[in-house]
Amino acid sequence: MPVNDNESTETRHIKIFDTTLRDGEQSPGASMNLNEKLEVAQMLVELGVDVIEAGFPIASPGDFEAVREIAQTVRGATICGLARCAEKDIDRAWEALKGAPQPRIHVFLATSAIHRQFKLKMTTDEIVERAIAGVTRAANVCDDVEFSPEDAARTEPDFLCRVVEAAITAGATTINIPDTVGYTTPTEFHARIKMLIDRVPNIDKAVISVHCHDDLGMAVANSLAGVQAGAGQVECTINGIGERAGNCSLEEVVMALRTRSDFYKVDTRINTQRLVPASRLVSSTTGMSVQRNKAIVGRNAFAHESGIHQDGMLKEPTTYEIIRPEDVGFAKTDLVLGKHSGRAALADRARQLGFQLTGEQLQAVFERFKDLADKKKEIYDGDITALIQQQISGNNQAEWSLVDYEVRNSRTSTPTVKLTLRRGDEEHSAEVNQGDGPIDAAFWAVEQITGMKVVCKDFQVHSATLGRDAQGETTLEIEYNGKTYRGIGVSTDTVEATILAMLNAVNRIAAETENASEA
Ligand SMILES: CC(=O)SCCNC(=O)CCNC(=O)[C@H](O)C(C)(C)COP(=O)(O)OP(=O)(O)OC[C@H]1O[C@@H](n2cnc3c(N)ncnc32)[C@H](O)[C@@H]1OP(=O)(O)O
Ligand SMILES: CC(C)C(=O)C(=O)O
Ligand SMILES: [Mg+2]
Repeated sequence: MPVNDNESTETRHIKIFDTTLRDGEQSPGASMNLNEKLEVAQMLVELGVDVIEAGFPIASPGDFEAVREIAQTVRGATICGLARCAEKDIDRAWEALKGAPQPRIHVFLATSAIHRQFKLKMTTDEIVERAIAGVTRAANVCDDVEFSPEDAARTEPDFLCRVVEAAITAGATTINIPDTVGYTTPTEFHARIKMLIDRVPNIDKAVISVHCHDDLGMAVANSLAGVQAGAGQVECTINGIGERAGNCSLEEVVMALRTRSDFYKVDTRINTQRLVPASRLVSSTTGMSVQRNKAIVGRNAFAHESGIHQDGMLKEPTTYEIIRPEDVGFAKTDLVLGKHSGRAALADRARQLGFQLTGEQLQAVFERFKDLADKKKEIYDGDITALIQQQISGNNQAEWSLVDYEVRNSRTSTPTVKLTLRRGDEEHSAEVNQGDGPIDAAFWAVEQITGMKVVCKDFQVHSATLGRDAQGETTLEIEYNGKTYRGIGVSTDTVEATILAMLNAVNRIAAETENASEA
């Protein structure tokens, strides 16, 4: 690999294509509801991404609705929908996207020998024909068409050049080169992008994009190698979430390009001060926590523990910091609000944390904030994030809500939970005397009232902040009728947090059942 292909002194612009809402959502357990997707999409606009891949419209009515709603309401970025090389997929994607000021249809078809032989059962000629047909159909309705030869990194070079040339001739304006299974290496991927630039005669009619997965931990390095070779778009996700080991992490690739702009000589439109809020929003929305030592956005990313480092930092921060924490959005202080704060301060803090609340949401969060302020002296970012997250994850439209509960428990007796829930105007109560502890008993009580028998697949309680009076944040995954649902609940009492998390998940099931019966 040459030291740097870009001998020009001009700065090239790299488009950031965010696929948190599509490939990111393919992370097991990371499904988001409509409100959550809208919230993330708004944040992505604020962050300054060029393209938002909002979903895969044919996949489900929920995916279709999310892409449609984002296309109708979110402004300031290209809105993209994914489609297989199939007429019904492309038509459905367009149905969801039309009306957006800058729509993009993203058509994909696998090209590698393994995928051709075992998955698609198609010959090379059939693949080329199908790619041309798909891109042509998309280009007939939409000016902006992206084509991805899936598993391009493992596709025979001659065949890859042939498919790419055909797709551009058919009307593709972006050619995305995916390393679908995270198999390539930086040197190899650089050579592959360079090969396409050198060999495909009409390549200058399209923007080359890279889409790298992290199976060998090289997604960011491979994407950077692609940029170095001439790619003009990087596909990535917040916190690197995505199928299996995930995708190229947006915050890492953006900060690498920016911090080493002396080397890459490129820029992006990203407002880097929104990176930490975006990371927190996606983490709390998907329930996928960020490891402490994660580059750029992890809690320890700018923590200096050892004496020699601290000494250096005190003398001159650049001795040990290549990025200023405030440049990626770490707040200087974590202590924020108290019982005398008003709505304006809360809304402002919410915005800094990455949430754009509607008036109704702000009011609901404010009421819970005041309740919390009566219980807790100091309210931290973690508390506010937890309250907001619970609000936007659907509890505002809850079918079931908590009225009251009472717990009796001791080391020697079976726990008892008396629970009252509200559904519409009616209250429903149950008293159970079973389970391994009060949390288990609370599960039984919710099941008894709602009539939903679920299997708990994952259950975690985190402290939202520090201190004895910290709120407990319960996140859980339950299985119902073969599908997994996520729930989040927050309270200074972990039994209450568990009941709220359970109701959050139950309400997702109820909303989905309602949507399915309406469709
Ligand atoms: C690399 C990626 O990330 S690709 C995106 C992956 N994302 C997802 O799959 C999430 C959403 N997917 C879904 O909801 C479903 O798979 C659906 C709705 C798209 C399709 O569901 P089903 O019709 O039941 O098909 P199923 O998922 O079992 O199999 C996929 C079919 O699509 C075909 N296919 C796969 N990719 C493509 C493509 N790019 N173009 C055309 N056909 C394709 C497969 O060969 C298979 O066809 P077959 O049933 O004739 O063998
Ligand atoms: C749909 C394509 C671009 C994809 O996600 C992949 O190949 O990883
Ligand atoms: Mg992918």
